[in-house]
Amino acid sequence: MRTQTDVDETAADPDSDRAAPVISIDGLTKRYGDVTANDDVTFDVDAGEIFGYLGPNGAGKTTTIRLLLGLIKPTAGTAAVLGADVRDRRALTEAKSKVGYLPDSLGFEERLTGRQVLEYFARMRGDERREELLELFHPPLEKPVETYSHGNKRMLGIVQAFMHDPDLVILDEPTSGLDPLKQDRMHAFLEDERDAGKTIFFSSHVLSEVQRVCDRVGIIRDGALVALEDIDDLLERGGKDVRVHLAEPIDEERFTTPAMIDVETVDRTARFTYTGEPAALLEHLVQFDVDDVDIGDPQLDDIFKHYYGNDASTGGG
Ligand SMILES: Nc1ncnc2c1ncn2[C@@H]1O[C@H](COP(=O)(O)OP(=O)(O)OP(=O)(O)O)[C@@H](O)[C@H]1O
Repeated sequence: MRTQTDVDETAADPDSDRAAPVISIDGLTKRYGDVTANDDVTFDVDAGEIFGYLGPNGAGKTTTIRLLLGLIKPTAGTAAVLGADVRDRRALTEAKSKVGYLPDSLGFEERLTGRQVLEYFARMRGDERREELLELFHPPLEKPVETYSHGNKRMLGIVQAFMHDPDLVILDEPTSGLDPLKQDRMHAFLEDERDAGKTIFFSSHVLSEVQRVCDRVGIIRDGALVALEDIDDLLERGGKDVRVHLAEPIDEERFTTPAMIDVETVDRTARFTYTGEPAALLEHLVQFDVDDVDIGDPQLDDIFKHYYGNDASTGGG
């Protein structure tokens, strides 16, 4: 069971000099012919945070990850991972011994059993946390990987990514294919790792999981970073999710104010995102015969729609 109090002290200590970012991305650009898969992307990921890299399919998330790991070369700009410039092959190779990576599709030789796959990675990088991880995530180790479900492949990949106890773990859509129970276990595990001082960079198109588990989020659209914020700030700026039930049918023209966006009314009920001051909303509502009001935090999905408009093709989890 994790608690809020056992946060890593080196990451939280205000007296220590600000630690160098674990990932530093500077003007990173990757073009494939006419497609700009990453377009002048710049941001840092700090030690001890869970950073969510969010965007719909094709936005450019995997491209950034592959650039960070030196699997492809930038067209322009650069990035550093644990201090190693991704263009410096030798430095990056050394840094990568402290990096775990869960790719979007696993490049395992599928005829091998799960155990043989883990043995292979153990010989390359070590496996001091293997048993501990297998208590949490249990792929059927004796079976060939080609017989695995998508979820079992993910679990094998997660064990592989963490078993050498890396400082930074880069996860490409880590929970896709996991059932809800295993997703929960994965989220709790990531939070524990963060609290123990690990840095987690994880890409997702599932807004609800980013909202639940990440400290900060970068939102990428068509290769460009369109937002970079603390989750809490993003939710706060997103206004409030409000439902109002009146005793009478709603006259939308009279009811709606400029601070209400995405207003939907059905008979006596209105739902909208409120971007103004709560006191002003209450003052406005006293003009009506109100049966019930429900004011809550907005879903990241709703905020996301403001970035993506009607093209938002992402799922809510
Ligand atoms: N090797 C490649 N050659 C040509 N185009 C590519 C290549 N790799 C990626 N792209 C294009 O770059 C863009 C970004 O792709 P990328 O895989 O980075 O997106 P993504 O956000 O990770 O999406 P997904 O979740 O679907 O993997 C897409 O338009 C994709 O078609």
